[in-house]
Amino acid sequence: MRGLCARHGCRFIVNDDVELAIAIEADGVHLGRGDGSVRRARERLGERAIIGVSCSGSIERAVEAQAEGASYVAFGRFYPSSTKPDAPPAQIETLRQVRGLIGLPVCAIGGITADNAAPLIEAGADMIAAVEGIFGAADIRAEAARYAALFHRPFSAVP
Ligand SMILES: Cc1ncc(COP(=O)(O)OP(=O)(O)O)c(N)n1
Ligand SMILES: Cc1nc(C(=O)O)sc1CCOP(=O)(O)O
Repeated sequence: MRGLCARHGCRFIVNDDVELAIAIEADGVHLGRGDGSVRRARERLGERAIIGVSCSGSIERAVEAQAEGASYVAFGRFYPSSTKPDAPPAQIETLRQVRGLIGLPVCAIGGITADNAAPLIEAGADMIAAVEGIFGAADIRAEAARYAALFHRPFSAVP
């Protein structure tokens, strides 16, 4: 996977596992609540690594994650998700509020399709994470391009 991503100019982020990310020289790691300390991950991975942090609907968690060395924060779920049906709901207004409080890129996740993503981007999401909306499509490449076209400004999660 790492080689495939590198050949196509994609960042490769490992979910949950800092030591695995180090072992395979991934570009970074994504951490949820039970996945260990963000500060410790930054210490282990170094200053250039991308560290994403799930914040559910908590602005406080995002502020804390930024202080501990996160590269981006993620909020969700914004719409019902068949991939993660038990994910607690987050509010679109939270995206607006967090913009004034932190300087990190913000990712939105949960039930997001190319047809319902626009209000989230308008509210301040810099990135959209999607599973079903892309991999459930008949033409995955075309669907990914529809998401990409929703963004009219460049962004980077690289510190
Ligand atoms: C943006 C984003 N969100 C969540 C994940 C990982 O999903 P999961 O491990 O199920 O969720 P959390 O434990 O992080 O809440 C991801 N890779 N990217
Ligand atoms: C992995 C994950 N985390 C979520 C959260 O709300 O934190 S929702 C989710 C599933 C995302 O898949 P889909 O795009 O199919 O809904």
